[in-house]
Amino acid sequence: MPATFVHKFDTAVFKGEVSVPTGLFINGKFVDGIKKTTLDVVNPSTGKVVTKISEGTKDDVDLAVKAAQKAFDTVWGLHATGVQRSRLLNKLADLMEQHAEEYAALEALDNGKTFGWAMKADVPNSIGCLRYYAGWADKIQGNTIETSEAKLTYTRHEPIGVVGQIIPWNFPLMMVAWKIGPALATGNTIILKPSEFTPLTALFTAKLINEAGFPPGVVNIVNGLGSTVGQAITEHMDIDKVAFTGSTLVGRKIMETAAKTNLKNVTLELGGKSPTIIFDDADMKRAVHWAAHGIYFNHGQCCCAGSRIFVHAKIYDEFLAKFTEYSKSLKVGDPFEAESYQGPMVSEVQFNRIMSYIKSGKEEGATVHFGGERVGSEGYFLQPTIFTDTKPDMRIVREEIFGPVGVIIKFNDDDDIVRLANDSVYGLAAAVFSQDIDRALTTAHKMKAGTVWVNVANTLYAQTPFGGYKQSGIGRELGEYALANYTSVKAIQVNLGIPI
Ligand SMILES: NC(=O)C1=CN([C@@H]2O[C@H](COP(=O)(O)OP(=O)(O)OC[C@H]3O[C@@H](n4cnc5c(N)ncnc54)[C@H](O)[C@@H]3O)[C@@H](O)[C@H]2O)C=CC1
Ligand code: BAL
Repeated sequence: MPATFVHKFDTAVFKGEVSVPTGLFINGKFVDGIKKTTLDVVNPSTGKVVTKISEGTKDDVDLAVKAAQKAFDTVWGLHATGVQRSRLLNKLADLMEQHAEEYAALEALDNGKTFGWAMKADVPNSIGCLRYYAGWADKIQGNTIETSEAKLTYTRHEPIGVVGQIIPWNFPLMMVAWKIGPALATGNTIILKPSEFTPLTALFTAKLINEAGFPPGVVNIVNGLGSTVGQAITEHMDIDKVAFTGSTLVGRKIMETAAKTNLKNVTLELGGKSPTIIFDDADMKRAVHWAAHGIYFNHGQCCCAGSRIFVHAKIYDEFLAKFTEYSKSLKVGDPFEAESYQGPMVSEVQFNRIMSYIKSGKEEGATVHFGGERVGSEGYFLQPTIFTDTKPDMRIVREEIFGPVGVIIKFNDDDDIVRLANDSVYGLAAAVFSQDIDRALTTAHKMKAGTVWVNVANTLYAQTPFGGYKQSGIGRELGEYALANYTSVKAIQVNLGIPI
């Protein structure tokens, strides 16, 4: 019988006790993994272990797939109406709303994001996402298609079946909602693997999934490592689809494994190196605020972070001075303090990865304009960091850093900026700042990116599709577009008297 993690928060912004089951969630029950091993959960503010969770293996994935298949064949899939699915999703969203502060506290403890931002962004976005897909659940429908008077042809949008969902650590709860929302609305059953770095809010959600009344086996959660549980999901012959968010490296592996096994349907939401373009006619205050939000939101641990900031030569000096002042005003510190803008990086591995990029920037001859240093001696805190004097082939300009580290680059003309901004293997997002709507939209249309923000940056809505061009991914999450990821289209052709 797996333990329950009980944590008493006594902080400036939240006081209360939160209990999280630490087992695997299979067929509606919290169970130990077959091997009975555990994984440590580390608080990135201290580097100390706060609890342990059960670790799954390939055999646990098998059990979860069996439960999910049974639920699909008996109580979910084509056996639950859209109205029933909608009601359950809304019930789950209601329960999450009742536990909003507990969720934010767990995210701050487990991921290091601030309680304040989790309350403002992660938690409401996740709840909103479930409500949005609850709204779709009874509107999944095909078309009738005209061919001839002697024929009736129509399509059905059927659930795919058992789907695997592998999620990362940067938005632990939001990624649960983005994944399970459309999958459940369309009638699929799920094997979800949270990141081994941030499992707590997914497991808390499992508890609420039972409370909401979802039938056992509809959602299964198998904690574990990517190389074991993630790999087992990807190669499983009875999983019909895998949706992945994470690194481009692993995304590539997932496609390869899917191709070598049952050719399961794959959607990928991967990395980015998104440009923020600031023209000389931009509203300076807005540009500074949103460019900073673009690179620093969630500590820069965003796939769509605006990590390459291009500024027109005419306003470069003014922008740099104001951006520097703004950046230095952002407080790095305890995620449970109301004044903190940025908490620690998620893990020691991620902290070291970011520090190695800072080192490479220095070695390759870029200037650290500000930041670049660890903050404090405990945990994984890091200063917001900006490099200038970069060259296009430097690693800090080309590779995803996934931390609060950006480059500011001067440009001279509109044609050249389109080339520079698109000069990346990634194409997840871009932001354009100009008060001239023609200039802004002409540039937006030329961006090779799945999202282009105009005079704003790094905002995400459940209603708006999100995904990448080029090596930033395959498919779109969110919005109506995500429904297609989880449905198979069946054409039914009926003979109404075709002459023979
Ligand atoms: N697009 C995004 O939102 C994210 C991008 N990243 C990028 O990835 C870099 C590395 O971060 P990681 O945590 O190492 O990301 P990752 O891609 O290794 O991990 C993401 C998820 O994939 C799983 N995974 C790992 N190897 C797997 C495999 N062989 N088969 C199936 N699943 C597997 C992990 O356990 C985790 O649940 C970051 O520095 C960042 O550049 C990381 C997290 C989110
Ligand atoms: N992967 C979800 C959105 C983000 O990382 O920015």
